[in-house]
Amino acid sequence: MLRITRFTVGKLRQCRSDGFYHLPNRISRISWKRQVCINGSPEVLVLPLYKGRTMSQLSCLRSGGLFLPRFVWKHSRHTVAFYSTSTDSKQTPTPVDQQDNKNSLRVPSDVKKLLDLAYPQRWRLSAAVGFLVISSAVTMSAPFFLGRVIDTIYTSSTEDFTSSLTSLCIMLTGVFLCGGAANAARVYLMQISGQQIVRNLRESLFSSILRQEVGFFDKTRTGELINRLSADTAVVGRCLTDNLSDGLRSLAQAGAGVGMMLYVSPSLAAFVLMVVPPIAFLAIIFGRFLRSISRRTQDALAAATQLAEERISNMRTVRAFGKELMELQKYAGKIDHVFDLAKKEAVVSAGFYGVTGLSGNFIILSVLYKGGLLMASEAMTVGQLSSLLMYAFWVGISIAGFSSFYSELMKGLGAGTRLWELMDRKPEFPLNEGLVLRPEQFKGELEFRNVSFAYPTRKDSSIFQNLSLSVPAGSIMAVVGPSGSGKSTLVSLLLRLYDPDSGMVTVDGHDIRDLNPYWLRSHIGTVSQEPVLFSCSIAENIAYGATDPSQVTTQDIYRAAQIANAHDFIQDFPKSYDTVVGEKGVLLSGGQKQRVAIARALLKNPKILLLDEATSALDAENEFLVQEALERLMHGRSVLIIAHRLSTIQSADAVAVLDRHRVVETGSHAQLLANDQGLFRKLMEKQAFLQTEQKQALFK
Ligand SMILES: Nc1ncnc2c1ncn2[C@@H]1O[C@H](COP(=O)(O)OP(=O)(O)OP(=O)(O)O)[C@@H](O)[C@H]1O
Repeated sequence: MLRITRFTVGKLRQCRSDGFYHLPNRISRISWKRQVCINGSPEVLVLPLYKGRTMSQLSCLRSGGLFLPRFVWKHSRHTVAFYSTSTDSKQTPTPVDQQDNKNSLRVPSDVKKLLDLAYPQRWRLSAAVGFLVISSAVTMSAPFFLGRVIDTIYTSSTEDFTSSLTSLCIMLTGVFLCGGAANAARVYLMQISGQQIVRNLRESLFSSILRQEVGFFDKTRTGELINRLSADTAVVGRCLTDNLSDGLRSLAQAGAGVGMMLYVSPSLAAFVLMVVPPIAFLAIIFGRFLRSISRRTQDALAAATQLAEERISNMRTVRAFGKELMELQKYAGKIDHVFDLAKKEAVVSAGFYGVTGLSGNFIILSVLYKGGLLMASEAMTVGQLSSLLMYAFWVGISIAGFSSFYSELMKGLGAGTRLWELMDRKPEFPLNEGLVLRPEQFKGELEFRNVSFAYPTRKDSSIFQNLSLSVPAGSIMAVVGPSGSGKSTLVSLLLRLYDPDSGMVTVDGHDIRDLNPYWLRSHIGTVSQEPVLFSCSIAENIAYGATDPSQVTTQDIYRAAQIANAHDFIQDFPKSYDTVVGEKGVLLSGGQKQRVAIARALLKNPKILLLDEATSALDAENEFLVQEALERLMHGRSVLIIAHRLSTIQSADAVAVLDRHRVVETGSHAQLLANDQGLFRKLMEKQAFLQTEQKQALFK
């Protein structure tokens, strides 16, 4: 056990910020004290995570998930990481879509979660509350002193009137200036802390989304997640920023107002306070309603966002089918639902605000009535009545302010419930835990052993039953089979996007469930049938393949593009490598996208390659260029290629034919072709027949 003092938090903050970081695997022991442990691997030192400092990171670390680099510092040989000792069991593995509406049961824990979010900002918030106390004290002392001024005006003799009035007014001016400054400081500190909380909330939520297994994304709609990330966090943020600040001020002022009223006239204050119980009762009912309607509104908004997001991102299809009007009507239907909920909320809110506003006015009226009677019996001076009237006025305003705080808080809790569900969801697969093979152990031999599998969303429809297939290290295995036979599913299982229901997938004899998925994926390159590029420059898209894109040089990118036969077409673009490719690479042709994707995979330099050959016909030149690039990419690696072209099948070391949930034939191209009754022969004959027909049609 080492004791270190030189790794300060300040130093840790200087760390690089280029994406997620590889977590240490086996943590031997961690202490909350400033001690470190060596976790089996001599390069990794682990520091305890300071309680509270990084609440948002805690949640992602608990499940061994993505490690945000802000808390990782590379120091010559060592990677220093903050890590939590917590073995928190609060994480509920309930899928988001199975959670039901249990608002009323969860209020205390939800409020606690809101407070947990605010915990890292406790010093700023404490300072803000300090300033709040000062500014409220000033505001609330004003009526008292103004009452004194009025009594001075009424009772002072002429000679000392001017000097008393002047000194009182000068003193009050000073007090008001202090109050103004304290108020400004309160607003500033509250706003900054609130925004920091929202920022942390968004980061935590995004981190939680990124950690979920692929099966989760099969079940959960993208629009729903986007809505949570943008709209729900905004609602929770609003509840924690201006609202919290105004709410605390209203609460403090109402409390101080009532206190001062009790001080000036206890009997009158008791009379006025009779209004509180009915308002509190009303507020509880209103709060419950608001929480539930807020949740329903956010759900309805998510459905509308989902529809809009899907249609806008597939605008070409909508346009090609001329469905703009139909889509507009569908969207209008969704937002009508949001509007209906808003109408219900408006009716109930109108009633609540009406009653709280009325009660404020009743307080003033009752002070005037009761105070008038007390003045008539000379039990109260005109100055005291004036003070009480001003306090009553403040209390009235504070009740209105507090009602609005309360309603925003309830809405925030309603939206927050949706966020906690997602943030607490424990992914079914770990992201960064498990065995890492040493370079000399890692050969790249792949094997499917008696694998049975059905997709989690369609458990009753089996894709594989006792499928076995092996790819020797450094060889090329082409997989062919009818459409829907499960060729792409093989790739998904090798990437461990899903786990088999029985049997196992192995790499160098190790079940991939024992291997660290993050490590495994860093050694697998994929080029899919329709590669997806990101909406950034071509250079950035190619660099995305590297483990550390910030370390990639322009020369590395050029070299990868040259090998992938992409350099020439990229240079023909006016902005060359800085050309932005549009959403999903829509501004490039199919063949160009494929070659950029091949360059991206080349930069990764993986041991294992999983390729899904494009089925869409490329023109002869493009096909040649892509084929040539693929051959260069495959050289010296273990390759599983879903083959559609005869040339690929011929050049593979072995071919596997998939059909009826298993591999029905394996062998070299020549061996399989020699089997007259085999499926491979039939598939090839069919393809040859189709190709001959196409050629004949071309020359007619
Ligand atoms: N995420 C998913 N969830 C549920 N079912 C899926 C999923 N992906 C694919 N399937 C189903 O699994 C079966 C196998 O699909 P897969 O894409 O592996 O076939 P394939 O042989 O690659 O087909 P093709 O040659 O047409 O690309 C299909 O019936 C498909 O509908």
